[in-house]
Amino acid sequence: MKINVLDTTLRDGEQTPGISLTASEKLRIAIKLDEIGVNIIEAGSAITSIGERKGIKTVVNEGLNAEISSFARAVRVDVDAALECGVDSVHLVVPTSDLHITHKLKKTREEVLFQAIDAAEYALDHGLIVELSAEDATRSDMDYLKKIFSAGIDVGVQRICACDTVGMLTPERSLDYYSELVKLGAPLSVHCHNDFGLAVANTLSAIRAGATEFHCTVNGIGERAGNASFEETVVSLDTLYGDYQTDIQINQLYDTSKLVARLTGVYLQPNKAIVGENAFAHESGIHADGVIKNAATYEPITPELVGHKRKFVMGKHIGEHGLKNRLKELNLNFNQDQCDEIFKRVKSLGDLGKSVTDVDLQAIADDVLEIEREKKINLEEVTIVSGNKVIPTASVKLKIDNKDILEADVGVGPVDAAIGAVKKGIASFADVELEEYHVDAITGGTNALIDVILKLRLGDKIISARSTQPDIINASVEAYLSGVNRLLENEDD
Ligand SMILES: CC(=O)SCCNC(=O)CCNC(=O)[C@H](O)C(C)(C)COP(=O)(O)OP(=O)(O)OC[C@H]1O[C@@H](n2cnc3c(N)ncnc32)[C@H](O)[C@@H]1OP(=O)(O)O
Ligand SMILES: CC(=O)C(=O)O
Repeated sequence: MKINVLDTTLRDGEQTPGISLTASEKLRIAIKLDEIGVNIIEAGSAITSIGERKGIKTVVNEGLNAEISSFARAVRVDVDAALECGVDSVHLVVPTSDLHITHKLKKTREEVLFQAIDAAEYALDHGLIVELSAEDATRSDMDYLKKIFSAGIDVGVQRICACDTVGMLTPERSLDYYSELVKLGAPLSVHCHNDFGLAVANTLSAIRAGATEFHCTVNGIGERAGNASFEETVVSLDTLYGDYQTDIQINQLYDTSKLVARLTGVYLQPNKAIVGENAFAHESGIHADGVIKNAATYEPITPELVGHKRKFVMGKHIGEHGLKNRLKELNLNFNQDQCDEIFKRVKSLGDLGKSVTDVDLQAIADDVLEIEREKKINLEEVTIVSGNKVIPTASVKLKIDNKDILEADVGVGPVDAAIGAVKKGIASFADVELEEYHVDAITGGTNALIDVILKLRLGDKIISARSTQPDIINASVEAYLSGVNRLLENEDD
């Protein structure tokens, strides 16, 4: 059965406290959602602000394949704002629980019914597709809910949607609940929130009950605990349930997730299903061994299916098979004694409570294998000017293949400026991207040791590196350069 996807990253996702997307950021996300096959993009809530309307209009003017929708309350002024933006449809939302009707709207059921149908007819008369949506539907009286939906269907709304606004369903209740609404005979959508961590499970149950469209957000962002996650729902339908098809290009899900994380500033916990950094990462020896022999032992889907990558991580839990595999990936030749020594040292580092970066492993291996490496780039000097009245500025002197290189840059802060200056210094031969940057103060107080761990990319090679020093600038530059030097060594191999 064909299932349509309404992505509400740009509306409910943007309601995540602290997120506010500019028009160009909304457009970038909308283009990606369109490219990967989303059927309906809820681009925002037009009544919200001038900037919001600008964002929605920018998305509308792009002429995407997807239907572009705006959220609207059941009031004409919201429909007018949506019309001003030129959207194809409105997600017309009417609260249906007595709790919302009495305490929030301060109206009667009959008044809300009248208001909903008036707004629906108004939108339909102005040429909009209407998805009539019941807010707090799952805490509403079923007879009343059906009455509103039936009245909407009678005046011609194209779709109905029942929202589990505060995530009160269970998968079992969801099955029964949506089965009841399917009987109304109109295309039915499901919109689930994740207050109990059940949004995806409840969405899947609703689809099993006969809902033909689901609402979701990329990375599951949204109000409070968020919405049903786009990637988890789509991949579950594809892999766990055989009978449902979406138009989504699944191999673009990881890229889409990264884009949304970057533009919203809401980064994922590493163990997030499907798109988290650890979704296909293995440290434990037993798992790494299994995966090397046959990846299906510990991976339910391949990382490639969703455009992700497998990685083996070094640390306290490694086993010999995983270590040997990683050393071979680094093109290192070793005998059993040397492998045992590297193994011992990695475990000791892990026992000190440390994660072991790629650069740490290479440094241990070089020491054990007595490999002398000449660093291509050496830091001679770094100077920072920063304060409350100056633009943070950095100059660096690098020795690259015995030639002195001087560069300077400005940044949003001193670390940004220093890394910018180093990047400029190496730009002619290495286009290195800083993929991740984490900083921790190891001890309390302003004299704490600063631990910088970062991840760098050169082409399709990714490396993690760290430096621990009292000074955040020196730690950042040293970690950056140690990673770059290692990436360049591997280039030469
Ligand atoms: C479950 C959801 O996600 S609902 C979507 C939530 N999204 C948003 O709130 C979008 C951003 N919101 C905004 O920009 C503003 O709240 C606006 C522009 C919508 C309204 O702002 P204001 O006029 O200042 O009202 P305020 O937000 O304080 O209160 C909401 C009003 O809308 C009414 N209302 C709420 N939902 C609905 C609805 N679905 N249909 C009709 N009226 C509604 C409330 O009863 C209240 O009306 P009142 O002023 O007569 O008491
Ligand atoms: C409409 C909506 O976002 C909700 O009820 O959760």
